[in-house]
This record gives sequence, C-alpha cells and structure tokens, in this order.
Amino acid sequence: MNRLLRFDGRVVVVTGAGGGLGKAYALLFADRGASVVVNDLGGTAQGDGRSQMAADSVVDEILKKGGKAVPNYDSVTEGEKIIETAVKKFGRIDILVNNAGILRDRSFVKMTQQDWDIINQVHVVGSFKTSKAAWDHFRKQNYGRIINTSSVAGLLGNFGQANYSAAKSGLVGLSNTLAKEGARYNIHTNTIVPMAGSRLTENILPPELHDALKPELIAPVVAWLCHEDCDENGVVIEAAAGFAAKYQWQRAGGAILRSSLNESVTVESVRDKWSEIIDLSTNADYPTAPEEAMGKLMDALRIQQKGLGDAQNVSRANLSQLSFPEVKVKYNANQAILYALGLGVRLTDAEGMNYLYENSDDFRVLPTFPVVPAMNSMYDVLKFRSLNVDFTQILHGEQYVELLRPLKADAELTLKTEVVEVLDKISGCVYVFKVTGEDESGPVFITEWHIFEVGAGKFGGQRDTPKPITRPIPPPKRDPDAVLSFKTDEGQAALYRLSGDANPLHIDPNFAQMGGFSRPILHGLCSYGIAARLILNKYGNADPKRFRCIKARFSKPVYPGQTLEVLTWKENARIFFEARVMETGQTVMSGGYVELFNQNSKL
Ligand SMILES: CCCCCCC[C@@H](O)CC(=O)SCCNC(=O)CCNC(=O)[C@H](O)C(C)(C)COP(=O)(O)OP(=O)(O)OC[C@H]1O[C@@H](n2cnc3c(N)ncnc32)[C@H](O)[C@@H]1OP(=O)(O)O
Repeated sequence: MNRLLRFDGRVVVVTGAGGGLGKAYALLFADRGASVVVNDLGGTAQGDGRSQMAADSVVDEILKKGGKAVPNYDSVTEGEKIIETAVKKFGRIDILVNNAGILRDRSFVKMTQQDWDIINQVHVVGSFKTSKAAWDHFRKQNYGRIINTSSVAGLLGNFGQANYSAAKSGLVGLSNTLAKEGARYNIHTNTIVPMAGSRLTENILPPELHDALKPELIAPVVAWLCHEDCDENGVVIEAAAGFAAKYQWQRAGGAILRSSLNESVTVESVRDKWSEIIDLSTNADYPTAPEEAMGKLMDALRIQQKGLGDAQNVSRANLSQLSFPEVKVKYNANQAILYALGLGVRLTDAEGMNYLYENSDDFRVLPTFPVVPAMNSMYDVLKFRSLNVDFTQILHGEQYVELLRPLKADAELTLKTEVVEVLDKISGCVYVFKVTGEDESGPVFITEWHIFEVGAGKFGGQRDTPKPITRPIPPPKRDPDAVLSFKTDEGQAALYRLSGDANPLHIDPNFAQMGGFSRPILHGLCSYGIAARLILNKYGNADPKRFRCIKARFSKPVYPGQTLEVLTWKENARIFFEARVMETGQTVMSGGYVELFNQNSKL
C-alpha cells in the first residue's frame, strides 16, 4: 500500500508546461521516473508572442535534478509535432496531459469571432490534435493515458467566458467519448477540473487565494489518474487547494407526460408535471453512457405502450396492481421440435420421431411446451428499471402448467399476463405470474410462474397471499411406486436456452459465479419438462392428450451432465413426484404432481 507510485519507462507529454499547472505536472512526472516532453509555446496568457525560455527553464530544472526531459515549442494546434518529439527523443508516448490554454475573457456583448475562434483553436482543436497524433501509438502498445483539462467555467458557466466555457465543456465531451472508444485498447481518458493560481488566474483571483491554490496540490491528482494502477476511465475530477472530488451528470426521476402512446404531449401536461421533471430529490440517476440514458426512456415507452401511467411508481409493492396488454405470439413445429431436443428427446426414443419430425404420422407437441411462448412477457415486466432487478439473482421457484386443449403443431396465440402477487420472503421475493394462452377457438393453457429473486425481500410486502395460487403438495408417506431416471447432457442447458430462455446463468461461467454457482446451471424448466415427459411415458402411454397439469417447486439447482431421478407416487389420476440428482442425492424438485385424464376422457 505504501509502494511509491512511479512512472519509470513511461514517456509523458505535458502541453503548456512552461509554468503553472503544466510545470508542476512535468516536475512531478520527471521526479517519479518518467521521461517528459515539456511543451510550451512561450506566449502570453492571451496567446500572443512566442519564446523558448519557459519550456527551457523547466527542462533545465528537471535535468539538474537528474531527470529526463526535452523541450518542445510547437503550438498545440500542430499537436502532431509535439507527439513526434516524444517518439523521436524517447521512442514512445504513454501519457498525454492536454494542459495548454489561454484566455480571451470578454462579456458576450463584446466578444468577437476572433476571441471565440482562438480559444476554441487552442483548447479544443489543440487537445484533438495531440490526442489524435498519440492515439495510434496508444492503440498499438495497448496502453495510453490522456488527461484533458476542463474548468468550473465549462461545467457551470462564468461571466465573461462564453468562449472559454464552451471550449472547456467541449473537452468533457471529447474525454467521455475517447474514454469509450479507447477502453478496449487500455487507453483511459479522464478530465481534470483544476483551480490553480497560475498566469491565467493571477489577475482574477484575490492574491491570498491565488497563493493558496498551488499547482503542486493538483499535480498528484493528475499523476494518479495517469498511473497504471488507476483504472478510472471517463471521470471528471475537480482538484484544488488540497481537495479533489468527482463531478457527474445527474438526471431527475422525471415524469411521464402522457398515460399511453396514443395520447400526445401538450404544453399543459408539461406545465403540470414540471415540478417532477426538475425534482432531483427522488429517483434521480447518474447515467454515464447513452445506453444507460436510453434505458429509462425505453422504460417510459414500455409503460406508455402498456398504458400504465408513471414509470416511477412501479415497485414490488404495487406491481400486481398493473394490468398488461395482451400480446400475440406465433409458434410452429420448429419451435416445438427445438424444445423437445432441449429436453433430451432423441430419435431413438419410443416416441422420438413423433416429437422431432413434423411430417411424422402423429406429430406431437410436448405438453409442457406452453412455457416457451409464455416466457418473454414476464422478462419484460422484470425489466422495469425502477424495480432494479438483479438478474444474476433470478431463479425459477415454482411452475404450473395446465392444458385445456391439446397443443397444435403451429398456432397464433393471444397471451394474457398478470402479476398475481409479489411475495416478500425476507431472503428474497417471489413474483407470481399467471400467463394464459388462447387461440381462435378459445383458451388453450394456463401457466403460473413463481420467480424467486434472491436478496430482494424486506420490501414491506406480504409473505403469503389469500389469492388462489397453486401450491406444491408433499407426496404420500410411503416408498415411491417407481423411480424414473434420465441423464442430462453436458450441453443440455446450451440447447435448452435456444427455446427462449437465454438467461446467461445457464451458459456464462462468470455470470453463474456472480449468482453464487460454481458453473452454469440447468434451466429449472428443462428439469421440469424432463420430469413431465418421464411421468407421461410411464403413466399416460406417452400420449400428450392425456396430460392435464403439472406443478413443481425447484428446491436446488441441477448442473448439466447430472442424472435426474424422478420418484413417483400414483394416487388415482394424480401422480405425485419429487426429483433428485443421482450423483449427489440432493432433492431438486419437490411437492410436484402431474394430473392425467383417464384414457376415455374426451379432451
Ligand atoms: C421472468 C421470467 C422468467 C423466468 C425464468 C427464470 C430464469 C431461469 O432461467 C432461471 C432458472 O431456471 S434457475 C434453475 C431452477 N431453479 C433453482 O435452481 C432454484 C432452486 N431453489 C433454491 O435455490 C432455493 O429454493 C431458493 C433460493 C429459491 C429459496 O431458498 P431460501 O432463500 O433458502 O428460501 P427458504 O428459506 O427455503 O424459504 C423462504 C421462503 O421462500 C419460499 N420458497 C423457498 N423456495 C421457494 C421456491 N423455489 N419457490 C417459491 N418460494 C420458495 C418458502 O416457502 C419460504 O416461504 P415462507 O417463509 O412463507 O414459508
């Protein structure tokens, strides 16, 4: 922790390093082992005149202390020459501090085009030129650090500095974009907002304050941002007088200006929502990338599309009060076949051909298939930003599927989604969804989903609900009537996820680790479909028309490659079941049951 942070072997270019902040940076980098290009045009604070003295005297000071430095007297508007000096004299360039700057302060009423142009040339064009010239070197060596210099005038505005403020806030935009473009090449670009006593401020600040704002108090902040141990990229740091702090954009929670996409926004609706639009005290966020900023807009659009009123009001506590519009989905034999493959159906199985070949004499759709079309509408609900769902913690808790009619090989379905309840289980919360599907002839299936979000409990909701939801039922207290087994494949989850549950938990080892698993786990619905098929084969003549419903609770995860053992107890038309993993003996599904129609039932 106390290791001295050094820059041995690094080559640093500091522009405007003949005095003030630039000089302090150059001296510090040199003192810590870097080779430094001390650039200074040697002009006045207003940008007039030229002289080599400023750069030379800093170089002399560094050399006298045994450091390595060379001068450069070019204007930053010819930034490529400055970078060339670094490469010619020291063979590389690692760090670029865009510090050179001048002032042409005038009230806007007196500001000329020339005042505007010269400030933008030196600050914005200059930083562009040097950065552009260094960029290819940085990319090739997969390393680079850029510091751009902004100002509180740029962030907040300042009387008499329209030109300077515009240039300085332009540099924040430049930095933020370079940060994003450079990230994958290990090029970090950050912005410093210094307030130092320098040539630029000596006539502006009171003398005591000017003396207290020593550049040496800011230089270590810049040096840290440029050090290889610092992984900041795209931050704006204010530093002055021994103080440093990050600046960030803040966006208010805002307001939805219409209640559905069919309505238009009126001037009056803006007026009526104005206090919410500007209220930063609740639900504010801090977007750092356009995608993040867009996320909220997408929420807003989704909410308006569903006619739900205000996005900010969506919380676990009131989710079940929202109503969701019907969604139309189509499926065909291809999806049914892919689903069957995902559950491990093989051509060599007794009924394999009927599930896997659409032109077979008796093409069948597995009875648990409704989970495939019913799935996505729920993900849509969980994506409400204000819910802040942590998707690494989403696990399938329970599942119910009831068939009201046999499934066709292809169909267009209307899905109705309802959040029945969100239960507060303290260790997590359980979202209970009901999704029903109907085709042109009426209802086809009912599904109920209990989705567990670990760690999202304690939101003040109720632990159970009086609403009629399906519940797991323990099996009879006797030995099972039959134990049915199936060995899953190592690639089972990779195949199953193609049926619409692309959750990275089932394929991405890093994501699985974030969720607390040693490796990707099998979809609960995959084990569930396998159990349903084994039971149907054993007790229902492998005939999907005999299938009425299935319910189960997922009590432990299954890993691809493990063998499922399904313990079954037959009690009239109901077959109770539990499932365990043969290799570990752990129970992975509990309280399960399948109900079958009897052979003569006219479904
Ligand atoms: C959006 C739509 C898409 C849906 C797709 C879902 C995404 C999929 O890609 C993800 C998957 O397929 S994950 C794989 C399958 N699921 C699993 O492996 C989960 C296994 N279960 C567990 O880990 C724990 O039971 C666990 C973690 C669930 C609970 O364990 P604990 O926190 O230890 O809970 P516990 O102390 O036992 O009980 C607390 C209260 O919670 C209830 N509960 C327990 N397990 C539940 C479960 N599985 N489902 C629903 N409720 C459950 C208990 O009854 C208890 O409630 P109460 O206190 O009121 O009695």
